[in-house]
Amino acid sequence: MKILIVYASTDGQTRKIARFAADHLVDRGQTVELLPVAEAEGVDLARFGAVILAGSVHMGGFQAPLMAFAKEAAARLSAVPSLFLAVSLSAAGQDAEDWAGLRACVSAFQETTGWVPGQVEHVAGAFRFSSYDMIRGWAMRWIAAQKHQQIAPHEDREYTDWAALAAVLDRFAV
Ligand SMILES: Cc1cc2nc3c(=O)[nH]c(=O)nc-3n(C[C@H](O)[C@H](O)[C@H](O)COP(=O)(O)O)c2cc1C
Repeated sequence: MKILIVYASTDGQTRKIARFAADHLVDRGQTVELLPVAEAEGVDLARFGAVILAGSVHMGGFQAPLMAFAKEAAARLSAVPSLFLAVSLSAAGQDAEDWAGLRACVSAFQETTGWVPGQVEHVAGAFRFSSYDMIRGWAMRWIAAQKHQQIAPHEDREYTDWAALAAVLDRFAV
């Protein structure tokens, strides 16, 4: 089966997750095409037997280019097995309100694009202070403090559970 992975990443963690997914699936004998969403326009979706989209939550929403791609391709995406990897920091915790927010983000994504993924997986992302400008760094340190996370000023902190992600991919690409 040939699998298309399209991703949007603002600070790099979703790119790392998408690359991990591609490598993992290739190691298990799948054929994979990995595209950043900026390069996915016009891709012939009929060539693929399954599709994975990955995007990250920023200020309560997913990247606009990923939404545009999903909207444009919604009919074809809905016709094959599909997986949406929704990357966020809320998914790293157990806060019920945060999780309700995540579910609302995914619902809004589905309503706006018209694509209903066969499977949605919430994946914990990362603090990437090395990628943030001053204002984003300040904002993220404030969020870390609100969540009682001890973060050194310029230290990146990854919450992604790679083994759990591998298990999701194994179940998806059987
Ligand atoms: C400016 C900004 C806003 C964010 N907003 C949210 C949010 O609303 N909810 C959430 O769970 N995570 C939020 N995050 C955390 C990101 O989803 C997380 O850092 C993720 O790993 C980013 O993926 P990326 O590196 O691929 O962009 C935010 C991060 C930044 C930098």
